[in-house]
Amino acid sequence: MAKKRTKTKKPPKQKIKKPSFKLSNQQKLVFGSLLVICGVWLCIALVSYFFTGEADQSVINTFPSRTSETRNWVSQFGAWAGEFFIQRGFGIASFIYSGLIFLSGIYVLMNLNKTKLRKHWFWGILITIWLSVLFGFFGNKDHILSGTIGFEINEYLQIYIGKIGISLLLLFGLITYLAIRFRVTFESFTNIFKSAKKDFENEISDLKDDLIIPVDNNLSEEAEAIKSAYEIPLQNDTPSQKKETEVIKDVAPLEVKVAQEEEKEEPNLEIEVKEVAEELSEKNNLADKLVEDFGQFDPTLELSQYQFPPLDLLKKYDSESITINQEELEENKNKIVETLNNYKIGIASIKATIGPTVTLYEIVPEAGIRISKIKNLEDDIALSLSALGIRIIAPIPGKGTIGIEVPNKNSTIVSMRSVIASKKFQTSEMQLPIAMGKTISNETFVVDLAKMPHLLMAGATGQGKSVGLNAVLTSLLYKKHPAEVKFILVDPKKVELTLFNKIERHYLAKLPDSEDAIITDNTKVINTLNSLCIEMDNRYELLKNAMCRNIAEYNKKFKDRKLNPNDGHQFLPYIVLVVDEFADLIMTAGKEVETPIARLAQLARAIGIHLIIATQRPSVNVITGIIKANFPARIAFRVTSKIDSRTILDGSGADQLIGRGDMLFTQGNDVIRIQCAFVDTPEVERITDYIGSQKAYPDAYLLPEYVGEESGTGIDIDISDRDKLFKDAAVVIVTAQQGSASLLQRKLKLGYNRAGRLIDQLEAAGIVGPFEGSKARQVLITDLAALDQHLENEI
Ligand SMILES: Nc1ncnc2c1ncn2[C@@H]1O[C@H](COP(=O)(O)OP(=O)(O)OP(=O)(O)O)[C@@H](O)[C@H]1O
Repeated sequence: MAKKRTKTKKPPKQKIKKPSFKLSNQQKLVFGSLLVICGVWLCIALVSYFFTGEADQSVINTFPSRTSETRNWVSQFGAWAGEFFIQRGFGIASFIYSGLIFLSGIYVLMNLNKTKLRKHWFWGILITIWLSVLFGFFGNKDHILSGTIGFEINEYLQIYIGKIGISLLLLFGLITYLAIRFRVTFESFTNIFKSAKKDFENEISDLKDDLIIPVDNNLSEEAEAIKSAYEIPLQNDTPSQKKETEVIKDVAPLEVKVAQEEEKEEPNLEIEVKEVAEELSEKNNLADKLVEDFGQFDPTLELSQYQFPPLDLLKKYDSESITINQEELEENKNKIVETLNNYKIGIASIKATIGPTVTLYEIVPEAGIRISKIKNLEDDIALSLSALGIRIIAPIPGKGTIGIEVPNKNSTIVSMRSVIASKKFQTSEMQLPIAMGKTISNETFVVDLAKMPHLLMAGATGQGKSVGLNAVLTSLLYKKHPAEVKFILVDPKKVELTLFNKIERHYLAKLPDSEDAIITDNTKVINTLNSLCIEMDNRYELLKNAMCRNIAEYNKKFKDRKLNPNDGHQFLPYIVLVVDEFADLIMTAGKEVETPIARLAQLARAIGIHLIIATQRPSVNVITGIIKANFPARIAFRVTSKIDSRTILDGSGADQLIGRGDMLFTQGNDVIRIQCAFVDTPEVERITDYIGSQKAYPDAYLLPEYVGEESGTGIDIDISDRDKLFKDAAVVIVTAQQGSASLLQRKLKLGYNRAGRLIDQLEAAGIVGPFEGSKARQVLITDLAALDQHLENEI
């Protein structure tokens, strides 16, 4: 029996959080002052080198030596630093380095923004090179101005582009620097030129004025014209008034000057336009500046020390690698060929792909064989192979073959550890990646929950649903920071998800007044679902105000500091609602649960709320049409009947599975067979313990308050206690003939709580009817006249 072991992939390194070099305040003081001192020391050494460098030349070669004496003001090290930076380095431009070191010290001491410092260093280094090349260009033999580097670069460039080339290159460097660093544009050049021209002309005209006073003939043509205009009334003047005229004559050129100036104001107009443009971009600039100063907003900052659970917490199984049983393969192949031959179906070729629990035999039938014929023989083939769980895929989508899946005699466990460690999962860029298990070709199957966008899971008892749910949750725990995702767990069986209680303050969301984050009581589920609907509405409002289409865009904008937290904006974590035993919930709460679930399923995809619903009984009264329509992604573990399989998958197949995590996954079109990753309770316990022992948020993520049905009636009956906006609210509701709190929120610009209270008061006053689930309340008053009458009668 030839046994061959397939290669097991080396688990890639566990994703470790980047080490953060955060210094304590004391360390900052020490490190910062060290840098400041180094900067000053280097500056002294460099200055001294200009006076003592030549004398110290002989000592530099013996450095470091106790016996040698140097004249540098900061001794041997100073002499060496001078030689290194000035002579062998960048020449006089090396002073920039001492400045940069000094500046770095100041930045560390004053805890200033490091991105700016990085910029200073970047530009500092470039300027040093540019200056040393510039000095090298003008050349000096002892390299004291350009340093060896500047000199050598010059020498090198001269060979290839010559002196003219270097000077043009230097000019280009200068222009680039001015353009990027000081945002100088071509217009600013022309503006400078224009204003210089204007000044020059002003000077000239001033000069002219000086000349005009004594000599009238020097006036320009325009000035002449204006001057003559002034002269018209003066033409008939008597000689006695001549003196006055002369005074006016003197004033006339001044008038001309003003007129000339007004004409030349035009360039100033351009400048005004520019100012407007700058103002418009100010808002974006503010966001850019904030990002520049403080960096992008980091949602994980509050739990910046949070460590993701290491891989070691997950169990390694011995029987993980697939073994190929040649005998079994041969036997199955013969049986398939034989059975098909019995029905006169010839086979052109057959190929086997061995998966963890199932082997796929891909058959290419001979030409002229009808596919439906093979499909109809499913049961006969299963019988002759005497195996449970045979599934026939005719044809395999995308391939011209027919697939027959036959369970392996010895199945291998797909450990959670192997799928989490897979490169596919570790490097996935998905928003909510889930490592579900391994496909038939032994590839790790990773899907994005955010794309699904909701998941329906069904399977008979004991077939692997709870393990599947745990696999989903574990995947997210290994990939998402507590700031990025929150779970709402509904567990009517009370035992399946209790372990997640330990991570309540890290990963769970709950209603403000509830004690336990994991919901086991069906009445609380209704409140939570309705509260989630409010959260959805609130999130849509935020997205609308931020002009974003989905949560990813919104969060990106928020991280880029383009949204103001003072306007209610905040980083939105994904919310994953997990409901185990959905059938139980539907049986006890019916429509009250179905309606908010359907609403969430229809609308919540864009705002990052995703639902995972698991049920033992996938019958049509549990998975209704509305729910089915909104849950395109489905997972079917083994079910007991073909009808159940049809309900969950819209086709048969789930009844043919072998159980123990063998599942079918569909996202609308293809059905993929997967062996679900196995994660045992002790593993989940280790993970939750690990996370739970770390620093947490003060409380679980709080969902919006939901004013339930029971709290609606009988409150605020006292007329004097009514809200100031009671009358306005009544008018809004009666005019619109729609008793909803969200209408009041919109029309009167109120928060949800106040709108809810107003609705309660309107109910108590008999203006709107009682709470009707997610439907708007009935309005009991038909028009405004009747409302006035109603309110008058109250008093
Ligand atoms: N992926 C898997 N790989 C191997 N074994 C599995 C896998 N999934 C489930 N099993 C086996 O099946 C058993 C039952 O699984 P699980 O508890 O998930 O069933 P269930 O569908 O949730 O049942 P119930 O609905 O009664 O809670 C597990 O204890 C385990 O031994």
